[in-house]
Amino acid sequence: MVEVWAPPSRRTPVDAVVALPGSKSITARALVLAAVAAGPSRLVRPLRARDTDLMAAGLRALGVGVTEDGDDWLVTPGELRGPAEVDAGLAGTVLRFLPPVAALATGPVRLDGDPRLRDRPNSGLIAGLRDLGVRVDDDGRGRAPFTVHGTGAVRGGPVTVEASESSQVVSGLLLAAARYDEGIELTVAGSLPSLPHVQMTVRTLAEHGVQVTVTDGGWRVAPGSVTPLDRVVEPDLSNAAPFLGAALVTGGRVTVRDWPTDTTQPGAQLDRLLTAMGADVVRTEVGLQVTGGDRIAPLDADLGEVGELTPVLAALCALADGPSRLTGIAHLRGHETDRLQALEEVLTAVGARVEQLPDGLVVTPGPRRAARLDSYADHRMVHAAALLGLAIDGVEVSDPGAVAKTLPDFTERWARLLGAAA
Ligand SMILES: O=C(O)C1=C[C@@H](OP(=O)(O)O)[C@@H](O)[C@H](O)C1
Ligand SMILES: C=C(OP(=O)(O)O)C(=O)O
Repeated sequence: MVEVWAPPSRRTPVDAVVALPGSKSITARALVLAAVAAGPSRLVRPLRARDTDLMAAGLRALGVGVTEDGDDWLVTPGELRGPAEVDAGLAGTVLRFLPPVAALATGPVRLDGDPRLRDRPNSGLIAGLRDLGVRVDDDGRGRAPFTVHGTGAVRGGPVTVEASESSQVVSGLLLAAARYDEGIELTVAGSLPSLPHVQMTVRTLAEHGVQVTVTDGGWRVAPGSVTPLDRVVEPDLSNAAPFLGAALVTGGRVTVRDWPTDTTQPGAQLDRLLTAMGADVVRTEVGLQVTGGDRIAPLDADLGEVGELTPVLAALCALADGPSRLTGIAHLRGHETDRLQALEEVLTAVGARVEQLPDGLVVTPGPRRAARLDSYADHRMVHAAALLGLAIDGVEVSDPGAVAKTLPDFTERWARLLGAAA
């Protein structure tokens, strides 16, 4: 991958049909549940990217068999064991989903990852594990590296968790809980972002035969065995966002193939959000078709449920014909980078005016100008830069290889979208 990428600019309408690889979030859950199931499972069309490869490697380190069969993954549960080292890279899913599994292993499991991973918050997860009877050694700040001292069994039971910094705390505990002696009765203290992702967790558990019920303050998972399952992974709808956004920026038409009709992916809300920005959105026999008009309308939206869509939507806001207000996303400061800060820097560099709110951004478009942007090691900041580059000549982005996190061939796919050579 080049060190600096100059995304192509384009004034004429795109007209393309795009097929995308599997969902990162569904692949992660499917791997974890298959790993703690009562027999082997098959994943068809799993996402193969850095985050999901790290999840597979982490599970292997704990004694689980994850092997390739063509493009499928075969997952064969084994006795979970330490000592082990897990490299979470920059993956929140690995960082928050594997410690509750590691608690079931016999021996210590140490988690660490990229330098930025060490800034990502886990206090709620670590406190929750401790309340469930698990010993965890950390630096006292809830940051990686930390070590989970598995003893082969976890008591489980009632627990109240603070998850305002990441819904993955809740998902991680729910995913492993059927294997805890008492299951779990999880109460959420305070706010919870990314609710669709927790609903995805609940649905994936139910698909594996786990009994999950909604309670007044959270969820209860009954103790019991996890049924193995062969599953086809849906396309990643959050990674569809930049491609669909290209329809708005160029006044063109983009269809994403195989758009699921019933999904818990937050990307399903692109339908509503892009419509609010002036696009015409319809389902066709092929998938979801988005057609842009001659302007992009500003957006006033609470993105708390769909935080991972923010970089792409904020880039569209910088190209809209009025000021936008995006709220409910304070937790983005703990994502791959502080996304509110990164978006302020990037959008300001290309000419917008940006005000950071405690929980969001106000983006006011301004005279556009060329700029060299940083990726901040964040895949979705590269997606945002690609959209800005469509409309603004002279946009460049350094370290575009950050896209490897969830869509390693993003720049080639982008070139194909535009009908250009990579
Ligand atoms: O559970 C998941 O698969 C995810 C949950 C969300 O995390 P946060 O709640 O930390 O935003 C989301 O942003 C992330 O990309 C994936
Ligand atoms: C926030 C994200 O990732 P992670 O799973 O690492 O939290 C993301 O993909 O936008």
